[in-house]
Amino acid sequence: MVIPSTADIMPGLLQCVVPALKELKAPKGLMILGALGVISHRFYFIRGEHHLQAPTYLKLWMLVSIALISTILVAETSKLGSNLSEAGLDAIRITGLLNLAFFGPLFTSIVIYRLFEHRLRHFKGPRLAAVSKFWHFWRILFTSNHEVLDQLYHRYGKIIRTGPQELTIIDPEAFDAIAGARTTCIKAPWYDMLHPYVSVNSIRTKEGHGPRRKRWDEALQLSSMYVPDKQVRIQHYAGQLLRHIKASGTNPLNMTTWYHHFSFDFMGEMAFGYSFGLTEDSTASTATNELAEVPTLVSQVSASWNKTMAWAAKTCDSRLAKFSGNKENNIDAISGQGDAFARFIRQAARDNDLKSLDRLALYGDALLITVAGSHTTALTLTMVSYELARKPELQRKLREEITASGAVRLHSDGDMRFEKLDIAVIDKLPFLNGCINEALRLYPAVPTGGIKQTVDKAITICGQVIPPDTVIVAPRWSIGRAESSFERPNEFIPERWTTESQLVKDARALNGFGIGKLPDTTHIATISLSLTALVISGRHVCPGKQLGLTEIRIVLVMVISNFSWAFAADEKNPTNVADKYLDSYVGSVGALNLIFTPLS
Ligand code: HEM
Repeated sequence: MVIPSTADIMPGLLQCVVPALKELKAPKGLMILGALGVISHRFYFIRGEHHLQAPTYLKLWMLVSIALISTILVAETSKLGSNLSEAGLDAIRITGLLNLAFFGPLFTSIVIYRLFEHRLRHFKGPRLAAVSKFWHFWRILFTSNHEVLDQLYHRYGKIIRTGPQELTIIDPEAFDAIAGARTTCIKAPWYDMLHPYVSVNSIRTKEGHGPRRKRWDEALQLSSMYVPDKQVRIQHYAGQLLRHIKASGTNPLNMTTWYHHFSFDFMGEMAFGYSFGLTEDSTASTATNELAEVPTLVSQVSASWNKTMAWAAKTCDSRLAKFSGNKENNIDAISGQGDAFARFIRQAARDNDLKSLDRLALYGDALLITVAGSHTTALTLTMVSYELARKPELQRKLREEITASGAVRLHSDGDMRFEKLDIAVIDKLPFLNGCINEALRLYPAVPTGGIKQTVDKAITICGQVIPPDTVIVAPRWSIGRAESSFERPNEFIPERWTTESQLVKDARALNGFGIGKLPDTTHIATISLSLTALVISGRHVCPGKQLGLTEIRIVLVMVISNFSWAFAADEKNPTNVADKYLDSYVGSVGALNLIFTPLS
């Protein structure tokens, strides 16, 4: 059989394509293209989700456009006496015209639908936000998302249309409605941000999330009865932190960084079986630890997304290789290790659960556990320390509470070692818990994230019917600072959770860990304890709540039992840490430079 060459095919092809193109660019052809644009919107794009296909659509569009330009170019240049640059311009002009004919009506149809026909059209909000999410994207290029949403709240009220299909609801009722144990909502497309990675947190369906979450709950061993086992290790890393603080003498120490060092080291050991060596003595050989760059990376996740994802993959591979004892990264060979990753993998392998062992999912979980388990704790520690630096009288009050409780006894030789650290008592210190609650309220670790959506059923929030298939954002930042929930909402007042309960109007607005069983709002004085005792019931509630709180409590108690702290006398910008708070799913903050004075 003789295969025809391109030169043989071309004339025939041109004979078909050229008349077709002529027809298309005639008024009738342009109208047909326009109608196709509208039809593609009304019957295809309007249904289901398309965000994951966006790169494919873009590639397809580029391919078709390039094919059009090339065909026209070939057709024009094959005419006798034609000029190449004129032919090129012609090709671009015709391709542009055809694009306009198709996309113009398509986008017009989208705009008309979203503004005048959409089920959310009656909700208030910026008009451009109703037309496209690009409006939001544009705004957060210049202002952090938590501030954008807060400004909208003060302008439009508590229910705002912030996207074509999205409502932002600034009311504590929203937490339970979208994430409580009985919610019908599922996770919104926002959770696909890790794509192509998945993590237990990013799985959007109840059926997909449940089994993996159960596996992780078992592997992390974080139910409260296991937490005491981890105290010794928390104390170990907190002890290393104290040594660095002591060594800093009269020099300021950036506690944003040091709290991250502490929490990453502890989390590294817990999740992967080895610490990152960040709090080790500077003389120790930590420089060789290639994973030690993690705090800088992860605290700027949004700025270095690809690098962070690559780091997660490397950490996961390194974990698998380290203990499998062979270069092939053989999952089956991983055994006998006491860290969460080893337990997870071993159990999944035993159950022959290949889905759980998918490498992209393990990479996603490596990132999740590292960020969720460390950054959150470090952020809360940083912000409690910041607020206590602003109000030294609160440091004294906290120290007095700890001393009076008898939960802590230091070695009499003046060293920073502890003879006693009674965590069961520390857990229940009201003022300590009040300080932590206030940091979680004012500087939530997840300020706006945790976005959910209604499914095929409408739900009611604040007396408003929220239609099916609506994305719902319930930003902790604004809800925790709303005047409808707290008196003097922007002030750090730990006593509102202890003796000054009149400063709390609606305790449901404190929701640092995702929704659990709601605290009993009629017994405000016990709320700081309720946070500790909260029964985990929401599907998406943080599994590390108890562990995170224990870390924060132990570190705070150990630091405050040994030092008082203040901003450096020449600190030009003491509010820097809070001013630089940035919403990048987890919140990140600026440097907190503190000077520590040992207690006599
Ligand atoms: C102060 C400390 C902490 C805070 C404020 C915090 C907060 C949160 C919040 C708000 C969520 C829900 C996110 C969402 O809705 O998508 C979450 C999820 C999660 N947290 Fe924490 N967290 C803390 C500590 C920890 C620790 C120590 C771990 C240790 C393993 C941890 C592991 C996780 C995991 C795995 C998830 C995802 C759960 C799921 O989607 O099923 N967190 N955390």
